[in-house]
Amino acid sequence: MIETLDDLDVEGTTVGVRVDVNSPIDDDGTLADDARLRAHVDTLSELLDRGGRVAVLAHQGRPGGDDFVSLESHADRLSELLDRPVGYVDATFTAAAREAVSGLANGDCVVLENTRFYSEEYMEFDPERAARTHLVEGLESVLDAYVNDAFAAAHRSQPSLVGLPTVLPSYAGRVMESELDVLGSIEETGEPRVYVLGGAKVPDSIDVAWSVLEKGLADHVLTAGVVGNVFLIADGVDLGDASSDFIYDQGYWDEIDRAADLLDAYGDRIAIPRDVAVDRGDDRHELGINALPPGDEEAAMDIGESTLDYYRRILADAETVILNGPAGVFEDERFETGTRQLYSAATDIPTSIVGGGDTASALRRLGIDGFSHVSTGGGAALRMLTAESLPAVTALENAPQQPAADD
Ligand SMILES: Nc1ncnc2c1ncn2[C@@H]1O[C@H](COP(=O)(O)OP(=O)(O)O)[C@@H](O)[C@H]1O
Ligand SMILES: O=C(OP(=O)(O)O)[C@H](O)COP(=O)(O)O
Repeated sequence: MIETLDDLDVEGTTVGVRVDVNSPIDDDGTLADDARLRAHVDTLSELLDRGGRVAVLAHQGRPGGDDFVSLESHADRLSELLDRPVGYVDATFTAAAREAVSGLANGDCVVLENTRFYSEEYMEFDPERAARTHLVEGLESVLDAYVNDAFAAAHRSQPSLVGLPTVLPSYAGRVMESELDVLGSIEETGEPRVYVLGGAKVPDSIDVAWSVLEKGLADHVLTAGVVGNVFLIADGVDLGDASSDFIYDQGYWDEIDRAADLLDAYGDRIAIPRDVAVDRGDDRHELGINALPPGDEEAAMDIGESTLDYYRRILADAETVILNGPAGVFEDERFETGTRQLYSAATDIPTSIVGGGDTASALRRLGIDGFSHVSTGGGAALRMLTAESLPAVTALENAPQQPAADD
């Protein structure tokens, strides 16, 4: 049983709040998109309004990446979003960090430095071992409680996600709570249930497809994007050199065999594209499967109108739709049609659940809204949609309880 903010006696309590604000970063190293910060405003405001003393913990990027930067600009933006001063300290668990946390008064907030600046935070541990890392041992003495609101990172077994809840009374924040409510009860959503798998993370999508078909969760799986292209090749379609080379270069060639196995096992429930859109003479050009392969340089960048008609007919009967991954290269406006039309059709379905970082950014860019739930997580949401447990959620379930006031 996971406790929530409703169970936390907040006033005067120093709370370490793990959020996921891992965001696109501009060339000057500052925050380029505040969507993930906005998601946590309710949790942070509630804790501060209720008299909590809040130390924010988060990662940004991965070591070696251009987006592996300090959280200083995140703190500045958070201050604007929360409409109150938010401190920042360029340390996570050292004496300077502990001093900043110990100095908080009721209603104060400080952002600690990018947790991944410390090597242990980019490793995966079991919770007991994670509890003995420098980050956890450093912060444990200055925190009274831990709140995890970082659903998008909940599939990582890292110290700030599984170590802190092993040693502190722990609670789910409002983002975590709502994600678990929606994504944890997939089996209870209405049927027919349709999964739409697009985008470019082919191995993950094939894992999801296997799992939901095997468990009987999916009445139909509709494929699009690079995932759809892999299924077309698996079905014996010659997609041409450009798309084949792309799939090979991504290291996804073996996925074609897995897709073929899936078609053998569950072909009656898997829909594959009936046409594709290619870049011909700088224009979008749609080709039916019978007109393939395209020219040598012409990659399949989107699904075409005939596929959209076919998929819309399947969606028309659906009670629940779960979507991950754009249907095409939506960043190029010639190839945004598939994503725009498919996702728009999904908003008419009684329960519509969307997950994925690029998917969320496609929806913002195309101005499509009206879904029942847009998950803040990509990998984490996918893992939950196959009804698997997430390490950070398990750690919350096993966390020690807050001592009663008269203990
Ligand atoms: N046919 C295609 N060919 C190449 N890339 C594609 C195609 N369709 C979609 N994509 C790309 O897939 C990317 C997003 O996929 P992915 O990372 O799996 O989504 P998410 O982050 O939502 O899980 C986008 O950058 C998009 O351009
Ligand atoms: O952005 C994230 O995940 P996502 O790309 O699956 O949405 C999380 O912040 C996890 O980051 P990570 O994949 O570097 O551990």
